[in-house]
Amino acid sequence: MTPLVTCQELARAYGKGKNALVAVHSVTCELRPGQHVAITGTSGSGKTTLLHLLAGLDRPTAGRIAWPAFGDRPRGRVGVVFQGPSLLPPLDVAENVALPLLIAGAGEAEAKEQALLALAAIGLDDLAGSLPEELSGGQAQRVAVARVLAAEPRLIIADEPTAQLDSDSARRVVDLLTRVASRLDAALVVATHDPLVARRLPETWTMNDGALTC
Ligand SMILES: Nc1ncnc2c1ncn2[C@@H]1O[C@H](COP(=O)(O)OP(=O)(O)OP(=O)(O)O)[C@@H](O)[C@H]1O
Repeated sequence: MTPLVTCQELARAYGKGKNALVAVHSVTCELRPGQHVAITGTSGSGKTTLLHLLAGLDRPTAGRIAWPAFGDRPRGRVGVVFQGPSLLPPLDVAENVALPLLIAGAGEAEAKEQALLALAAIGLDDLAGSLPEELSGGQAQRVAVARVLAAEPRLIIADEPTAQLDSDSARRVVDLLTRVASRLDAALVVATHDPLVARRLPETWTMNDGALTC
């Protein structure tokens, strides 16, 4: 099975010379379709930096990263769920879910239809006409997962997607992420401080001072 991402001795430093801060170093890992991983580690251990590298949103300062299943860059094949609010306030839920499809070049009707299908697939179609301000934190994060589902990525990266949620909403968001990843046969990586969230995923990797233990 072709890996989706491979990393060899990956490093990312911020700044240069003696003021450089090495946020990630010596990371060698790979992710395959269907693999579901939690990344844990203390604050500042490098989780967000590593997720941005895996998503192709940032470039390493040393080492190698490749997306063998996607060609040179993973653009359009990676779905990202961020911590906290990420929906655009003036757009309703369906428009928020459709937006990345429109940006990717889909026609308006096609994007809307795909957005409604994604919302229906995860039981959120009753929220389609709601504005983000009308949603609970948990509902908003589930809509963010619907937005990822609509774009059908092969790699799903979630950076502390449950940080501001109560434990019941957190469980629903993580279960939805794993369901969506399974449906797409995508790899799923979830950075979390919450041991209950990590326990819902079959594999846990740990970041410690920028180094990764798989
Ligand atoms: N843009 C930046 N410029 C300089 N230093 C940065 C930058 N981004 C992150 N860092 C530093 O890199 C280190 C790793 O940060 P990172 O955000 O990756 O950790 P984290 O494990 O995700 O933390 P948290 O759990 O608090 O979100 C920290 O020391 C942080 O201060």
